[in-house]
Amino acid sequence: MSSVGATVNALFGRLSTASSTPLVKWMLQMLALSHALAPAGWPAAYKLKDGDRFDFIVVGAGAAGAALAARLSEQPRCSVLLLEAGADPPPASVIPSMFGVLGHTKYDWDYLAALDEGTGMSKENRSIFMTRGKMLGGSSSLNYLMYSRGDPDDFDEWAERAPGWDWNTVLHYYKKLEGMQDPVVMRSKGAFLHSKDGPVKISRPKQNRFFREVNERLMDSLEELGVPRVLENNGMDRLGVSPPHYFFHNGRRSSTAEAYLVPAAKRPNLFVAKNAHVNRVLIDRYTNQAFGVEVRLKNNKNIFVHTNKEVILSGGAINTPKILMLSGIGPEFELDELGIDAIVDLPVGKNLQEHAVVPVMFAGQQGLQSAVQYLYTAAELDAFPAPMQFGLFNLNHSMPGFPNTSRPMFQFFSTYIGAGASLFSYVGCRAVVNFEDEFCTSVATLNAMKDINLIALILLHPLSRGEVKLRSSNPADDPIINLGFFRRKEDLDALTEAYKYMLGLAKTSRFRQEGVRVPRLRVKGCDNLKWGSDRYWECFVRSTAGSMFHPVGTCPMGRDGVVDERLRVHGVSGLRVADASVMPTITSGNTNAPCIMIGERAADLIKSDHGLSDNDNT
Ligand SMILES: Cc1cc2nc3c(=O)[nH]c(=O)nc-3n(C[C@H](O)[C@H](O)[C@H](O)COP(=O)(O)OP(=O)(O)OC[C@H]3O[C@@H](n4cnc5c(N)ncnc54)[C@H](O)[C@@H]3O)c2cc1C
Repeated sequence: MSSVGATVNALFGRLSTASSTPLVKWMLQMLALSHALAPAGWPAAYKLKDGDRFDFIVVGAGAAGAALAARLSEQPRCSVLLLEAGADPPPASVIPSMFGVLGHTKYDWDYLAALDEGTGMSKENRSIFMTRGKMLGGSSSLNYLMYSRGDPDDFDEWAERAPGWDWNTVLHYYKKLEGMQDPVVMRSKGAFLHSKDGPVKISRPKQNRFFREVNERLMDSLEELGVPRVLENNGMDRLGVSPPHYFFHNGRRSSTAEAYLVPAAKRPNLFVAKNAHVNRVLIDRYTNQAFGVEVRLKNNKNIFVHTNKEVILSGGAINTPKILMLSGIGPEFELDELGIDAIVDLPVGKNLQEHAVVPVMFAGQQGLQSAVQYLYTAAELDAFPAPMQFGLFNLNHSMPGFPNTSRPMFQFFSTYIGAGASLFSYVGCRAVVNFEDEFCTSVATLNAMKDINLIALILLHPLSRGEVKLRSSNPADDPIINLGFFRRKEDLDALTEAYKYMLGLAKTSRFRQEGVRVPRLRVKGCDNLKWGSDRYWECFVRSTAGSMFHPVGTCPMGRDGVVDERLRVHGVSGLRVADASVMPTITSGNTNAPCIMIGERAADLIKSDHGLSDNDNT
């Protein structure tokens, strides 16, 4: 960080601990803004030349890739090239409250994902926005900031297919990455699960009185429903509800660009090339050895860059399989059809997993007094700009078809939108989650006079699988993505069951006292069914299910997968994958922290394999 940034940071930290008088609060807002606008100290752009040669080439400076490249470059004996298709994050990425504005801009790959017939009827063109960050930090620079590491059982399940990814091993990396700034957590009995010293700063900022009251009211109601309060969802007792922890601190987003690349910016052996789009990996057809990459520069010129040791793909769960397939690694018959010579026949792009999310809505009090929320929201530049609760729960451990484990089966985010916010709810409904006009109009009409309690309900462990395929052999074409929601009926049954459970909130005492009810919305494909019947809610779930922006698993670890447990692509030497695509199964929560953890562990595996480790325990 620049010295201006560092000074502002120190001042900000001191003020944050001061009492929250209106003047101090106002000063904090102004500092947040100036802080975000101050020179960030992003690494300078390296001017890439045809024929350049490096020890390691990392493709994609995202959640995993930025962490990986920075850690590799700690070893001064090796040169590391980090290739990123985007450039520096804008101030709107740095300011926490502006997380929602970067979708559909040049900072987003702006993909669309398809759904099968019979699902997604309330989505415009039955498709789903698949936002992906395109800048230093990747999706960690535009995501919704929620910090969630997953359940220990998730990783023990990974380890059955990929030894060395069990909970005890990955916990080491979670602690290595984590800079937990919440003193309550660090004083709790679960403090041993955390670290305050890692580069990724995590906090749970104090909320204003209005947000606190909303939180308390909703958490009381959830408790009455049977979802207990817990201290945090990354601690010892994870099942329950709590205010979330966030990837920000002192008014700045803690993306991996901020946490890893800024501190490494001046290293002479780290070269960061921006606006550098990797088309394919160069592989020797006789030896199956990866020896470099083809890169398209901003001026549309293609050049070749070479490696002495390895290429590591960290382009994320959509773009990494695309690059592999363009390089001749993927399902042979699909590559044949596109005229690409297959080098290795692997199930690249299959096994796509995503968290399906459905909106559970309650219409609350009438009255414009809640307009006060917007005054507060406008002032929360340096924080999450809405009241928010984060929850994990199970209905029972043995839902038909699902493995019997104690890990959470469902997640939810619960928030509150005050009456009179029709414009905001309509625009969000259309532009962020791609609902069609009729559905959004019914939400906006409701919101004109009524408060809305909105619960985003998520199925954590789908059995269904989607896929990523090439549209053509042209690297400039978007891939074809199908999320495959509800291909397995068990997923639909489980999410519908959870939906009906959540509707029970309307019967809790606080909701009843305030006359909260379940509203009728215009839901395409379901209006012919009896409103409120089981068949209606099942249809509602099929029609409204969207994406949490958590695609994973398209190049999974495992013998029958795409990479081995050291992340090496089967059948090719000098080529690894390190990002969301290597997850064999999706984790119990948001996926940013697991991706950073993958980047951290990948760095140790690679250092160890090349004799570059200081302490080798990999
Ligand atoms: C809108 C949104 C909200 C989200 N909210 C949350 C949240 O609240 N909490 C949470 O934990 N997770 C959240 N996530 C998910 C989380 O951010 C991702 O799972 C995670 O960041 C993925 O990490 P990755 O390293 O696999 O890929 P990414 O972080 O997406 O990084 C991939 C990088 O590779 C670059 N790249 C891709 N292709 C090429 C190419 N051909 N050449 C060069 N560079 C390339 C990209 O530009 C990008 O920088 C959200 C995601 C989105 C999009």
